[in-house]
Amino acid sequence: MNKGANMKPDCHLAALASITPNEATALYNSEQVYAMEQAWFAQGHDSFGLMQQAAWQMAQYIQKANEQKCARPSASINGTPARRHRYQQRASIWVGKGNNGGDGWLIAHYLRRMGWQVQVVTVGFSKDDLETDNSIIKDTDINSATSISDAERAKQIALSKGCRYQRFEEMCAEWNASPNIDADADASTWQASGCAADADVYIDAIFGIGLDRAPAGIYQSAIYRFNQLAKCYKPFVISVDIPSGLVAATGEVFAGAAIQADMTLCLVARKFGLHTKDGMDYSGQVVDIALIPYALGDNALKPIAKLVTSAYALTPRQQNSYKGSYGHVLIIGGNRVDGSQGMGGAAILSASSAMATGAGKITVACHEAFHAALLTSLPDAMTINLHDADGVRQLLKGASVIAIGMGLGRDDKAKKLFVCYLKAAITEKKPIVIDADGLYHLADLHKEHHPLIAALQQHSAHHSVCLTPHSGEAAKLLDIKVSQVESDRLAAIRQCATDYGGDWVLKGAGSLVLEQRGQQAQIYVCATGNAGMATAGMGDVLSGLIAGLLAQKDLIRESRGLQQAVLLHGMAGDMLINQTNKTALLIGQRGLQAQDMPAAIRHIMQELTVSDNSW
Ligand SMILES: NC(=O)C1=CN([C@@H]2O[C@H](COP(=O)(O)OP(=O)(O)OC[C@H]3O[C@@H](n4cnc5c(N)ncnc54)[C@H](OP(=O)(O)O)[C@@H]3O)[C@@H](O)[C@H]2O)[C@@H](O)CC1
Ligand SMILES: Nc1ncnc2c1ncn2[C@@H]1O[C@H](COP(=O)(O)OP(=O)(O)O)[C@@H](O)[C@H]1O
Repeated sequence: MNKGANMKPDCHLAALASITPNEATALYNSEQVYAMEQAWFAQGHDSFGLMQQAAWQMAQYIQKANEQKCARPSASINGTPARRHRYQQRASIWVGKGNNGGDGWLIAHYLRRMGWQVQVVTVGFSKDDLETDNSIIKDTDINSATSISDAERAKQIALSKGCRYQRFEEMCAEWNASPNIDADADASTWQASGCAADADVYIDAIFGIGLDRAPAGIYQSAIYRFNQLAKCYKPFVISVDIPSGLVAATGEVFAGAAIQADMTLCLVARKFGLHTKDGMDYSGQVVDIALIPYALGDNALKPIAKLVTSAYALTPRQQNSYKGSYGHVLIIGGNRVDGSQGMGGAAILSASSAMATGAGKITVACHEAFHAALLTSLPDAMTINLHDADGVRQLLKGASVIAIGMGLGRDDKAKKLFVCYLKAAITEKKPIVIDADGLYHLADLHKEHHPLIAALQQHSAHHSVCLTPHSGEAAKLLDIKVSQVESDRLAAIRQCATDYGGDWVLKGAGSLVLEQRGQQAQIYVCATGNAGMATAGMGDVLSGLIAGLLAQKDLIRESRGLQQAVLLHGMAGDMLINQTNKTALLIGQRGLQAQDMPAAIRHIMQELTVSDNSW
């Protein structure tokens, strides 16, 4: 798993190097891509011409990528060890029956013309399907035949030129292997048979954006076998348009049945699903094959999301400033229910992270039992008893931003505190960050039709309100199952914003961020962050980071936004695992702890600070 992981380290480096943000990449779903193609055809362009153009560009790219790999004997592309250059480059191209398969047939045809040894593996084709159609072949201008589909035409071109193929179904029989899936089956019998073969490049053209259900039967089997063989032979694995099995609109893979690519050659427009959820593990490096000018003119489709890879520059501080210039963050959390150990660490991590962003002052309203621990690890923070409602409300009046919920507890007493402090924050017109147990209480209030929900919505129209659920918390907020959130995270984050108002993060691999802009909501996919961050306390760090940035009014508005906070959080996590990181902070994915993050956040903040002061 995770061969390419969307080229995380490079992405991180790019982010650091580019302190003026690159234009965010627009992301689309399948329907939008089909609409772009239709608009193009409506202008008189030919659909088969587009397929030929796509396949020709891909064949050239594949040739170039493989040559580069062979030119660096000890190097690797996306972690795949390089292989020595052979006298004849070999490709195994797996094709399905749709247009994605059509692309595959034409790539086979073009690679053969470039001198490659090509083996096509067909999936779902009957023997009759693979008969050459003489009526078509007789037509010397095969491109002008109009009664057949583009995919059929592509297949006939490849077959008529003598392209070798094997039916996957027959391969299964030949290898005495069941087409039904045994995920643990040893691939050595397949390997030993020498049929589907050792090749320098494996190309996946089984399904493209037309996948509309979980692959089953022979299709599921082919996907598993493809991955197994790729594991044996270690070819460079390239997916055409999108890894087969990955859903373009959601980034979901059904039951692990998707091709694990080292590289995806993305056609027409960037697909949303390549960059979030399972897409992170299956797509590898994503390369755009530009085909049509989809983003030009008045008819440009609004992307469903934008991919954020680089951060805004942070302005240096003015010399003539003091701690009050950089805001006061009030963290409310870290409770201890009688008889339990409590969750003081959540508030401490959050405070420590807010401080690492450069916030001027931090006060933590937590259970008194944690004050000593807090001051030991963070002597720069101030403390107040979480249960001193009058004291906290008084303090809240002077705070620049409040972050509430981290380790607050879920009992009735905690809920009363939440209601009390949220009300006060709204009355005092404060920016608010709500996380963890705060979200749990918010969900309850929503169910009860509590007036605080409407008040929060109104408040969010004029003041920053950031809500930061993971999928479990989002499910509770929407009163649906976690699996429903997971199957369409985009829909879930939109629904959260509709029901509660405010700006949202839906945390996880390829975190989604929704920022309200007047009547419009903009959704971002965050390209930073890694699986090392899947440890307790990372969310607390994020809430502190968001609050810390919001508090610092000297920073430009864009660099204090939620999308930037999520980006910096991921950048800090990536820096800690990046093998090229030359600082003393390098840790690695396993064992990365939330408490490691503040040092990395400080480092990132410094890297992003533009300064023309030189000694
Ligand atoms: N001219 C153009 O527009 C260009 C298009 N281009 C290329 O076309 C690709 C999109 O092509 P596409 O629409 O034919 O979809 P694709 O994914 O190849 O096949 C889907 C077919 O498979 C089937 N099916 C679906 N799910 C299934 C399942 N789970 N299990 C089994 N079967 C399943 C379903 O058929 P059904 O069985 O439902 O009848 C459906 O018909 C795109 O990704 C790009 O590569 C480029 O060449 C640029 C120019
Ligand atoms: N696989 C991953 N890839 C990228 N980011 C991740 C991954 N796993 C976790 N994270 C990030 O780490 C943080 C975890 O937050 P959360 O689950 O709320 O932790 P906690 O509640 O323990 O503080 C989120 O910001 C999330 O996006």
